[in-house]
Amino acid sequence: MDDEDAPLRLGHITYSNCFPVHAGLIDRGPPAGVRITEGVPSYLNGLLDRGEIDVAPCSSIEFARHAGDYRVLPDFVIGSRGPVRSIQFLTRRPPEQLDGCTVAMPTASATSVVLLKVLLRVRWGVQPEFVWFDQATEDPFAAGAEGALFIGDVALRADLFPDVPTRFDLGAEWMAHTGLPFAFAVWQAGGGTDAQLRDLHAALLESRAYGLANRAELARRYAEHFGFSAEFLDRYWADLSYELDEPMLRGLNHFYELAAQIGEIPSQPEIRFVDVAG
Ligand SMILES: C=C(O[C@@H]1C=C(C(=O)O)C=C[C@H]1O)C(=O)O
Repeated sequence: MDDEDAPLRLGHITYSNCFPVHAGLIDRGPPAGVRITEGVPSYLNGLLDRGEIDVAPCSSIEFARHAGDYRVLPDFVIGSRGPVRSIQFLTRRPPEQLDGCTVAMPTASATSVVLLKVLLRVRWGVQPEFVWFDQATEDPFAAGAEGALFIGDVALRADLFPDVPTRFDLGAEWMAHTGLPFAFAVWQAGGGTDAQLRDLHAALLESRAYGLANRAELARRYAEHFGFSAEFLDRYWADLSYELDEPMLRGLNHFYELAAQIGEIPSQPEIRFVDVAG
């Protein structure tokens, strides 16, 4: 993998939330020496774990599970500073009454699953039973769950189980509970040479700037691809956060602290970064 001529294998999340950072790479094509593989977050998490890709916007909780092997690429995040809209917890009863009930978790996710477990325990004081479901094909409520989590573009659908009365935006709940932003995904490197990662970092800065400068136009051109209106997509992208700044890092560290407290990760990891200064 440290072979000078081997391409850098970059993961891309198929959800619309990832597009603004990768906008330039997708819209104009990746730079020479970068090969893109796409999928849902848990698929990319698995590819990075198995060394089948070198770097990707993986679930932020994954870093804590591989802190000895991965490094975080500075500057980039898929995050929220309050409502995120695309991470929705739907429940048939008030969350404080979910003790011992079945809550279904989407196999596509890793971070939001832990975020919901944290909130259920520390904000709502309950310990449900958890089951997995495929949010692309399965109806967790028909299967008997009292609550279910949805992520990504599936969670943005206007017709998402309208008969389930109570729903929580987990970005908003996290902010209400901690006063902090939330980092759902960070770009994590498990492979690639230092030079490749430095070049990728520069390319991503440009790609994100292109996405920001052309947001409304890109929303028009990609609306049909994602299955939303241009106005909706533009607003959604405008409201998400793509900068891994100090408050976002405080939110991430606090999330790791709480995840460790409820036993989802062995301990709060120290975040190690790729050195992009050279
Ligand atoms: C904001 C989102 O964040 C996502 C949630 C992830 C997770 O729960 O593991 C991983 C990557 C992000 O795409 C979303 O999917 O809507």
